[in-house]
Amino acid sequence: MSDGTPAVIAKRVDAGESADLSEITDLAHAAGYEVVGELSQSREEDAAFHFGEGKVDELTALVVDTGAAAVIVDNSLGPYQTYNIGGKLPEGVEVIDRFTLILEIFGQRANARKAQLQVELAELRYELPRAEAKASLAKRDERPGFMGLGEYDESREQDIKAQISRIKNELDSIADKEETRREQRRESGFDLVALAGYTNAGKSTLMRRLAEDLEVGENDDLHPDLDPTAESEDRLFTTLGTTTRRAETGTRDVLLTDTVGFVSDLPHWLVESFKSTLDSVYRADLVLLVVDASEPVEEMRDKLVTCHDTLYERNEAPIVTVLNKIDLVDPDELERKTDALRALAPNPVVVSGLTGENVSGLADRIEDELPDWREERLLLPMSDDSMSLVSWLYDHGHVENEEYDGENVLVEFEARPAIVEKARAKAADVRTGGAGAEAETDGGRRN
Ligand SMILES: Nc1nc2c(ncn2[C@@H]2O[C@H](COP(=O)(O)OP(=O)(O)OP(=O)(O)O)[C@@H](O)[C@H]2O)c(=O)[nH]1
Ligand SMILES: [Mg+2]
Repeated sequence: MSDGTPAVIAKRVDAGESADLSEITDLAHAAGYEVVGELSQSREEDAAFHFGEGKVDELTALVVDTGAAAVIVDNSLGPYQTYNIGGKLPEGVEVIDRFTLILEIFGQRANARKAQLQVELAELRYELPRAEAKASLAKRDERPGFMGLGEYDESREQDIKAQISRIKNELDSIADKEETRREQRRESGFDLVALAGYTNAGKSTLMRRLAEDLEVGENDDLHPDLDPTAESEDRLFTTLGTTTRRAETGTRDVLLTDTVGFVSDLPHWLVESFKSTLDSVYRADLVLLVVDASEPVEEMRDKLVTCHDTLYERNEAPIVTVLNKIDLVDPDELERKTDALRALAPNPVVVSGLTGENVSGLADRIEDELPDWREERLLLPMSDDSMSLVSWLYDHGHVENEEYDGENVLVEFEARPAIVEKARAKAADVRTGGAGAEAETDGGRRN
């Protein structure tokens, strides 16, 4: 992006390492900045300035030279470090660290109420220790007007804490509603499949491709909350909220959810703020972990590790790794990469969301990996109640056979175990409701 706010990017890595500025450059573009200069330093962290003080002088000169309005630091800065660096820069030049930058992007993309609350929560969690630092400075009366935020207000910390708990409550109640909705969807016979992965891996592109190949949208009116669009763009964090679409993989009805991308080095409180968004991944029946296979293998490895770390704590679903963008990789190279990553990504599916190559293979794999349905047969008396149970079975599972002999109907179907249990209970009700009617159940045993 050009014509954005001019910014200088800066990064410190430990002594002996070399700084890679590519991701922070992409993040800066995503937030609408134009990068007009860059600087890096390999040394241990300085308590006062984060960088060495001489490096900050160099940074100041670069800012003056380029007319930058902001300095974006690809590290986590403490409140005092932010203040000290800011003190050296020309008046009005903003100091932004990696997390404030990511929050800025999220803030710009947050349209839905939930996303807005999540961003607000993360901002408050970021601000809290800074307000505390400001309070302790003000008490010592050392630096009036610390960080240009005006006079210290006794109640600010309490205020932040109260807001944090109010927002958490609201987010919790949204999360409860979403959990209820997931359960309703499961009860209607849907399998929930989530697309997860590093930002820009191609999740949204695959979502559209799978949905298209799998004839989405026939029954949109059943689920009015389904969103028809999932944007793709070569930009980090294109997707912020979650988007769910319907797909069919043969016998199974799948609801695919596209979600926010992962990024490395996020502090715990930031991930925590987005936890209900990630719940659609953690609570899925299957997770497709999308990886950009066109990147160097070391980068793929780092990003996979970040994804596994993010998933590790709470994920309950089996994971299938999907190596995407194979249109950009020649077959030998792809084989080498697959071999090198075998420990982290066993038995991956290789696809191109862009060209559609092997998307049908991915659909087959989804069908294979979803938790098994059970086969069941019910013998029901001919009655209105039985007929409505049969149509319920069509809605919630896959009916394979239906036979009538005048008095009874034999229905053979497959469904998730919870649905089979419900069907048995309903059959029992039909039996007690009808005169001496019998409901035969014989589990998965069939001849
Ligand atoms: N060459 C190639 N490009 C792809 C492929 N899949 C996606 N892309 C491109 O990669 C970029 C990112 O794709 P998205 O689908 O937006 O990625 P995402 O994972 O949803 O990204 P975020 O929502 O930002 O986390 C876009 O420019 C896509 O056109 C692919 O198979 N091949
Ligand atoms: Mg996306």
